[in-house]
Amino acid sequence: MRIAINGMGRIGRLLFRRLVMMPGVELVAVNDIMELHQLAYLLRYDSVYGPATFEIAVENNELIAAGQTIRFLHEPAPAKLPWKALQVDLVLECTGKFLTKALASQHLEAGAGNVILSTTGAEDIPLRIYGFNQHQLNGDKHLISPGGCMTNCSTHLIYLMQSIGIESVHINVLHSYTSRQELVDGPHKDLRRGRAAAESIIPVSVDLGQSLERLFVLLKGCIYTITTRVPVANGALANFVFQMKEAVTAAQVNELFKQAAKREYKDIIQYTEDPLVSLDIKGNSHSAIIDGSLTTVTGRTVNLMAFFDNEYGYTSRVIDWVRFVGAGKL
Ligand SMILES: NC(=O)c1ccc[n+]([C@@H]2O[C@H](COP(=O)([O-])OP(=O)(O)OC[C@H]3O[C@@H](n4cnc5c(N)ncnc54)[C@H](O)[C@@H]3O)[C@@H](O)[C@H]2O)c1
Repeated sequence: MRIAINGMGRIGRLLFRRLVMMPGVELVAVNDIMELHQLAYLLRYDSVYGPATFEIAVENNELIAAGQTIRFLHEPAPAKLPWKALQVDLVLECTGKFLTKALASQHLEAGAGNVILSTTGAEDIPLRIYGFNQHQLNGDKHLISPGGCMTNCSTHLIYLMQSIGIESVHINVLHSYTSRQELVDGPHKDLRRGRAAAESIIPVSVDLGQSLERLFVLLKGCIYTITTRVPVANGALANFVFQMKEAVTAAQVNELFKQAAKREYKDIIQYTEDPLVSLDIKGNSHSAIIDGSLTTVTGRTVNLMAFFDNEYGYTSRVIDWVRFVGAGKL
């Protein structure tokens, strides 16, 4: 399968590192508004995951990595990208900029076979969470959103808790800072995102609640979300407070996740009672690592905690999608 990545930031570069090593994948081209020498440097050295395990060279406006030659494009407008000439089967849209159907479809108009975003995107793009509803494809099946990292962490947990009976859920995701915040104080339309990211605990609003309500229509008006950005470069810990229809025990809740992690969700959910901290889950491919030692219950209120690597865990689901498309299932 011939793949191109648009947007070589945190997510795009991690996908690059992983896809060049993946059998059956030909990484044909990458596109970014940064310069090629900057991209080559950022691919070689990564402050979270360390240096690349293979050489990355630049020759004739191309990247040479792990035995593959990858064309570098420097084009801000997706409509002008040469996807037709390069016979691209799948574009991974990782800029975070082209999030409506009209904007993301420009890749299809430029000749790409399929487009997968790296976040939720607008409501006119179907939202499909791997391992939950990836088979429910209708309409625009060549353009899909696989959700964001927080949506992927939350979906399976809510689904499983729904099997016992939920009235409502409050979610607070403690999340590492991202490029959508400032490093030192500066102006930002979301004022708190303009405050020095490594200096404060910073509550920000995100579209997690709306995304989850699209997936769980029966819980509309019953899902409340916030994310709190914390001064680490990677990693997240989601705190779910479920109001259940009936009283449950912590042991009952933990057993539900222990079994799910062993069986149908084994690649997506992990269950542990080890005393983890966020650094311990760096490079973990699961979307949710339930820490059963932190599960507490008071009457009908359940407090559940799940770690995830917002970059590695998330790109693992995008790679599941790459395999899904490669198998001709999209
Ligand atoms: N970082 C995370 O933890 C994470 C996890 C899951 C999903 N996401 C989502 O993935 C998307 C990207 O996030 P990120 O953290 O990698 O961001 P980033 O800022 O690190 O990367 C974005 C990249 O896109 C490039 N870019 C911007 N405009 C462009 C254009 N017109 N054409 C080509 N390239 C362009 C930038 O130069 C940059 O390299 C966002 O929608 C984000 O919400 C991020």
